[in-house]
Amino acid sequence: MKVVTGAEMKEIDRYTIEEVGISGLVLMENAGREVAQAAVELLDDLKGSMVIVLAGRGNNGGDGFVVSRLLIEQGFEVKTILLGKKEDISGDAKVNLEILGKLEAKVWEISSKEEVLELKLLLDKADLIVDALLGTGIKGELRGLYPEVITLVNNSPTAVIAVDIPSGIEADTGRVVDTAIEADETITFALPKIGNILYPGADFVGDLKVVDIGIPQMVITKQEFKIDLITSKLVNYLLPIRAADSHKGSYGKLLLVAGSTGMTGAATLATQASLKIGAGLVTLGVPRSLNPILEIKLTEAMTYPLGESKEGILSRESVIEIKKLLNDRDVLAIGPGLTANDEIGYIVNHLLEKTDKPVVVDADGLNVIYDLNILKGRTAPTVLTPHPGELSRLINQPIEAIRVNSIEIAKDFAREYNVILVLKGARTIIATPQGEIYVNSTGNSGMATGGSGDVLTGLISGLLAQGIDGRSATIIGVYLHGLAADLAAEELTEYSLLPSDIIDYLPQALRTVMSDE
Ligand SMILES: NC(=O)C1=CN([C@@H]2O[C@H](COP(=O)(O)OP(=O)(O)OC[C@H]3O[C@@H](n4cnc5c(N)ncnc54)[C@H](O)[C@@H]3O)[C@@H](O)[C@H]2O)[C@@H](O)CC1
Ligand SMILES: [K+]
Repeated sequence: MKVVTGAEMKEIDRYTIEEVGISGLVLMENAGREVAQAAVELLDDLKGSMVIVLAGRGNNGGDGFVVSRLLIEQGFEVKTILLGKKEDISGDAKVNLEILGKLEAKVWEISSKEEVLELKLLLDKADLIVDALLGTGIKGELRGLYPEVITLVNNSPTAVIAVDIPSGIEADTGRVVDTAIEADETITFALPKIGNILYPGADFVGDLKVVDIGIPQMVITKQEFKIDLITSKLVNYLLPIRAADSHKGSYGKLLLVAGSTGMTGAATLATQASLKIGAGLVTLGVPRSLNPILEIKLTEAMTYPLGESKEGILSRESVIEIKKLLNDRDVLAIGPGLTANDEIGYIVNHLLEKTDKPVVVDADGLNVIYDLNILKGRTAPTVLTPHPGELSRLINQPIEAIRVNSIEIAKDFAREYNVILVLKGARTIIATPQGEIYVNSTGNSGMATGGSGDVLTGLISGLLAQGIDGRSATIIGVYLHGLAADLAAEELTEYSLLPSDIIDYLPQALRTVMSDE
């Protein structure tokens, strides 16, 4: 499913209205009807319930006026509050405001702090608040009385439905401009906005419902949006069918280079995950002195003892053995638990330059890439899986800049360096060299435990080993990683979720996806 910026949505609306000829009033009516219906459901159709519609001065407010009218018609007690003056309203919103007037439905104007304070009692007493203050048209810091009203709504115990996007969230980024409405439910029109999906915005949205307001499918497919939300259906579509007459050679050979003293767990988790996702043959290359431990920890994988500089850390010379092993392997994954020093740096950079096979680089592997330019000339896919801290080191920019502008930064990086970037976070973002962006929709806070990333590396490299292309392997890997964690957390809670549980719940995640056609 596509995810759009405010500007992209505006263009869809414009095209529908101007080029197709469906009037803005029709779209507004449909939008209002969907919200009104959600309100009725939330109120259990209890006629006489009191609903406060908070309307802003733009078209989001216009949707609110439609909601008011439709709820009044259905027998609810509705109070419509306009944050501003009636004479400030124009266009389709004005038409709907005037309709309310003709139907003798009162609209209260609020334009002073005193009036805002009077609102408190009403908000607390109501059964539902409809937030139609600000939609995709929000620009810059909140002005006027918006911060006060939003705070009042958030301090009231009354349930809130947000129209299109909770007011105060920047539609293009998910940034909370100042403060934002904490909604119980958000009804968004035609397509989710980025601000509904990315954090911190996503925290304010509550249950997100994407509803049809009559924008023709053709208008949506015509647009060249670059951002997709990863859904179960997409993953189902990308997952290849396993042939009945296959053998272990059909599912590829993976070489994982991971682990050092104190970090055999990272190597174990990555290896187990790659096997559990279906890689045919997995070899784990580890510092020699750790080999006996990993022989015990791992049953299905082969292990290979590599040269060490000191006990439990790979030596620069081990790169020769790694290259030999790689001759007979399809994919290399390198990084988990390696420790970051010059010798590891030599190995990682040398392999990135000299190997023409798909490579996944994670963790310490990322911390030792000295010159990103070596990635530009690689012919096979390169997948980098940093969290914001690792990306910040790679591109020499503050973490905060990455958090605020994650999509643009990921997109530029993937294009410039010819990599598939997996920027890990509460909403993991995948950026491809072609400029596509995929935003993940699964996962939970229980994954914020050391070792989760190692599992992801194993999943992505295990999928690549099976011959799945780089873009699909990362999409499938990222989604299943989060979904397995979600399923695990349902039983184990987010507190007790361990990375190894993600591996244990992978079959359930796969089954869930495979049954969603
Ligand atoms: N024809 C269309 O374009 C449709 C639009 N729809 C609705 O219209 C919304 C977009 O409408 P608009 O583009 O009019 O924009 P909004 O209604 O989201 O906001 C614009 C209004 O908010 C004020 N404002 C903006 N930033 C502010 C800030 N930081 N502090 C205080 N006030 C601020 C502006 O002065 C303006 O009055 C969508 O979210 C959706 O709800 C739907 O009705 C469907 C059709
Ligand atoms: K809103």
